Amino acid sequence: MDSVAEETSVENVGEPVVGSSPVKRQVGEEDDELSEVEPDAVPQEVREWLASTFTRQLSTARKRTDEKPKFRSVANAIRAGIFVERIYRRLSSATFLHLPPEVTKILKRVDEWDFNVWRLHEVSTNTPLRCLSYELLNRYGLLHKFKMPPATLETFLTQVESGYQKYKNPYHNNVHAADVLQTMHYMLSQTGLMNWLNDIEILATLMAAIIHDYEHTGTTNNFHVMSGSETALLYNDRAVLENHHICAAFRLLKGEESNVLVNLSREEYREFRSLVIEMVLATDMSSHFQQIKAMKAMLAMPDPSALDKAKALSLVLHCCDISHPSKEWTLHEKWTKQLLEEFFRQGDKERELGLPYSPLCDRNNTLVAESQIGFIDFIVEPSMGVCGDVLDKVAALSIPATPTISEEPQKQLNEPGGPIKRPVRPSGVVGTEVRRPWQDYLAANKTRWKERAAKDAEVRAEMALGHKNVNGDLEEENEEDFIKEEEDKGANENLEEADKEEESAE
Ligand SMILES: Nc1nc2c(ncn2[C@@H]2O[C@@H]3COP(=O)(O)O[C@H]3[C@H]2O)c(=O)[nH]1
Ligand SMILES: [Mg+2]
Ligand SMILES: [Zn+2]
Repeated sequence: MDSVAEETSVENVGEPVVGSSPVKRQVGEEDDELSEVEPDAVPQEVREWLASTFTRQLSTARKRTDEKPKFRSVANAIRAGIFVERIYRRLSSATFLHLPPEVTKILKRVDEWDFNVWRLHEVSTNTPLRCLSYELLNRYGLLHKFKMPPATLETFLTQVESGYQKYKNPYHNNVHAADVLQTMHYMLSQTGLMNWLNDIEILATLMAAIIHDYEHTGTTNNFHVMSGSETALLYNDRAVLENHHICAAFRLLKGEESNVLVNLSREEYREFRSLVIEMVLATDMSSHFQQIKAMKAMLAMPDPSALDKAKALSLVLHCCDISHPSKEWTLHEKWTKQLLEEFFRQGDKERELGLPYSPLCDRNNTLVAESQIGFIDFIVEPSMGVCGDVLDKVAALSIPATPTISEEPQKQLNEPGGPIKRPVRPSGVVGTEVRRPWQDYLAANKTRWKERAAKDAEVRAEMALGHKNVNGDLEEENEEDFIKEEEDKGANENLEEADKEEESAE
């Protein structure tokens, strides 16, 4: 049987940018982005955190292979998808990983923006990443297409899941990876993005999400650099964590019992590896501003083929990685709590090592609500906006303006457990406009943080005014200061009185 579908190039509209010139960013260029931030719009500490997290000297140079993207005709893909589905259904029951019924029940909502990955974490007895990865690789027909041996798949997914728990991180763990994977699945399946990709590109996109924070140490790149860690030494202080995630994952993929790529051709493996490396390296936050700027420039070009596929997929993964502020409040609030605890544990380490606190890492002096308002305003909202623009552009490229197969946009993309059919018009697209469910949640969450910030400010004011400690007593040393302050104030008032009398006497 030929590949999943006859590769017929409809038209070479996706010509990649050949030999993308090395992008050497001038130092301080993205600092200009920060200069737009009104100095008093955010507290100094939030500004510092923005600067230390999202700006860094960066240069990338990569030669793109001169590949000609082939667009399979949608009709062929649907026919082939149905064909694969029939064969694969028979095969899939033979596979190892049998999902418990309550997991299958939760996964019925995997196509939704509101999917609750914490529920999946609970019902899967802390194997959300393994269950979700298996379900999606199966539903996209990739287990069959790339003949992944079931036992090998089971070993690989089990080892990836445990690698995410190596450092017992509150945030950067297997649940975060599952969250990013499910969000990427939403982008692929509900916006038509998958129609723009061939099977290797879909495999690489899902795998990049699965491994993007593999063996995360629970500390930032800054911490690795400042503390001179072995990993920072190994990667010369550049994208330290991201380089480790990729290297450690590919080392796993080379292992005899965990090499799920064993049946890929040499060319397929090269294409897969190159895309996964580019996508995961692009999750390094220090390349954020440069990435957004470059994508905006690419989107502004009139020629649709200017949209570089690897860069577009990298941006979408980066947005999935910082997407929880654009999810329902209870999910976002929980992620925030987990992340800040992870930052505070780093701060505790910095104090022990005699290092200065990194921004947001001092558990006694961090303005959580304010920092989240800053994160949403300056990072997440702009990023999700550009992500929506990329998806609109891709939808215009790859989804015919009028449905050719069925008038009705497919309601339920796929019955759970069955392979993904390539939808002509996924439910998340109206015309060629991609729905943006994240917008309302971002606005609602920002309002919640502003309310929280106002309350926090009141509490701080009372604490300062009343010089009350946490159990409400006047503190001795404060009492003396307090009395001194009153005396000074009194003295000042007398001085003002005297000045006024002098003026009136003249
Ligand atoms: N301040 C802040 N940073 C976040 C939040 N969510 C994600 N991030 C940062 O964005 C980074 C994205 O890549 P990582 O997941 O490696 O690490 C993440 C955090 O450092 C958030 O809610 N608030
Ligand atoms: Mg990361
Ligand atoms: Zn991440």
